[in-house]
Amino acid sequence: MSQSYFSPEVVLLGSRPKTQVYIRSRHVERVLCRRLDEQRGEEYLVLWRKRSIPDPASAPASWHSVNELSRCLHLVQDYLNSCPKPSRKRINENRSPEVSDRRVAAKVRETSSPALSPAASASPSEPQPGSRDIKIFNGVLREIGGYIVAENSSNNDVVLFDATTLPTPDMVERATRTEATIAASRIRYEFTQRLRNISGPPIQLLNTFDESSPPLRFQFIDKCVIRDGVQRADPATLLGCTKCRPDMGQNIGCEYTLKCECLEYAAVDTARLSEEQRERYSLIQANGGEGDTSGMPKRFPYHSPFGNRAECLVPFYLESRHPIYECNVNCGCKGNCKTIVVQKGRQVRLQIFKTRDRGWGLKTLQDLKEGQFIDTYRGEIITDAEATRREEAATSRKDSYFYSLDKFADSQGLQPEDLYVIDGEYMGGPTRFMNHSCEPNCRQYTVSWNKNDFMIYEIAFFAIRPIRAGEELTFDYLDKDDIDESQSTSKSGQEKSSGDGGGAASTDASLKPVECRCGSKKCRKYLWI
Ligand SMILES: C[S@@+](CC[C@H](N)C(=O)[O-])C[C@H]1O[C@@H](n2cnc3c(N)ncnc32)[C@H](O)[C@@H]1O
Repeated sequence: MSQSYFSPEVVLLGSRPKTQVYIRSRHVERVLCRRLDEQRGEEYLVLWRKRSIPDPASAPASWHSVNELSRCLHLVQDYLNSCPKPSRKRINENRSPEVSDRRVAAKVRETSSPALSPAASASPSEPQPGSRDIKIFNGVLREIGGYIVAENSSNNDVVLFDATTLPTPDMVERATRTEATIAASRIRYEFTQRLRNISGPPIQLLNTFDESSPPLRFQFIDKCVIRDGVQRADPATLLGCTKCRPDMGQNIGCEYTLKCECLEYAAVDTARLSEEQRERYSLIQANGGEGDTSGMPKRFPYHSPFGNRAECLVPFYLESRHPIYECNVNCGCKGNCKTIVVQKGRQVRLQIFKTRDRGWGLKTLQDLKEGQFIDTYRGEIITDAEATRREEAATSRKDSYFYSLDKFADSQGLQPEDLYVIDGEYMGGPTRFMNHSCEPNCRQYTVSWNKNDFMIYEIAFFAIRPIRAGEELTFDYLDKDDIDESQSTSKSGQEKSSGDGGGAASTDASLKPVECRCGSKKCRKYLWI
């Protein structure tokens, strides 16, 4: 029996190797089907990438165990997600064969690969006589004239079936009668292992509805990943405060100095203005917010209303949407400053859970105070052009994970095509699983520690009311809250930016409205509207 090797580790076809083989995703086009083999258990039919097959006459597909696929489980997950949901109730029902056949046919149309045969359209799509009982486990497959020749390894029977209908209707029909138990539990195990590696308090996974797990294609990251065409601000622009000191001590930190340059653009604290400052400030306001407010007392963003443990956003910032500025590594306070909250990262225990009708969602596992920081929205930072390209490349409507960094677009005169976008689909943090609500308990805020960078900053989520442990965390994807212009004036006029802009996800008007299932009394019925 012949064997083909890509590398000593990867066996494409042929008899069972004596050593364990691991299939690498770069060799796999996709996973086509599953079956429960009497001897080998749960197996998956792998369609090989053409370029990965050394001999063009080699088989385009072969069956493999979950173990052999452990390095490309995301491809198995893609296949499982593409399967019609095996509702146990329906399978037990006495369905008419007609219904069953339609389902199989549809599945075949979806999954058959024209790449298998140039004569795809001309080839018959019916299974060949005799193919119903085919067992190709552990066998050699060959493509000859649009057909796959499968030799059973045990008795060398040769059976022909149409390559253009791989998986055959028979395979698909059998697959609907098997459970993907081993694959589902391996995928879940793999995802929970990833959760363990996330820095910060533990994150749980809970699914009380089915066997599925969040996508393994998703990678947890601690920091945003900068992609091609995105320019980070020159490090020289990361200016720190110069007059503050690390030994200022409790209650005499940057917030009390009136000299902290990091608060230069923070909101003016009108209650603490001197007579002279009040007059100057009135003129600035009359000038549409344009003017120099340095030296004026500023509103410090955070406080610890319940002792030092939970640092919370003060009500002014919670309501006003004014950008929040934190000190940075170049600051004179050397981090001994209460402005540093978001930079410390998530301090909250969370759970990613399966919702009934909105995919995955995020819950808090602990009580949260009003104003408490939860986590940032992370992902790949891409250009607007790349975001458009990714949107257009999506073959069907799918969940949107785009977040436009447009907070300073108006104030800085930035054109939409100049703006950057965070794409949290394949990389990000747990907040990527946060769903929308028209009556949310969290809100997203612009947080920056480089006040000279108007293109890249953090999107940070804070609780906007006390939240009980076990509640789902939600925010409004269409974040249209008005800025309190009268209060949030600053030196550069940044307060005039368009709120937090388009907010999460897509602002593409061409997208069909997505029905909102937040269930709140104030529901606007559609997302992004
Ligand atoms: C950023 S993702 C949120 C996580 C998502 N549920 C998941 O499973 O990955 C945004 C997508 O979640 C779904 N979604 C979020 N909130 C929803 C809501 N209130 N009603 C319906 N679908 C919602 C929509 O499909 C939306 O495109």
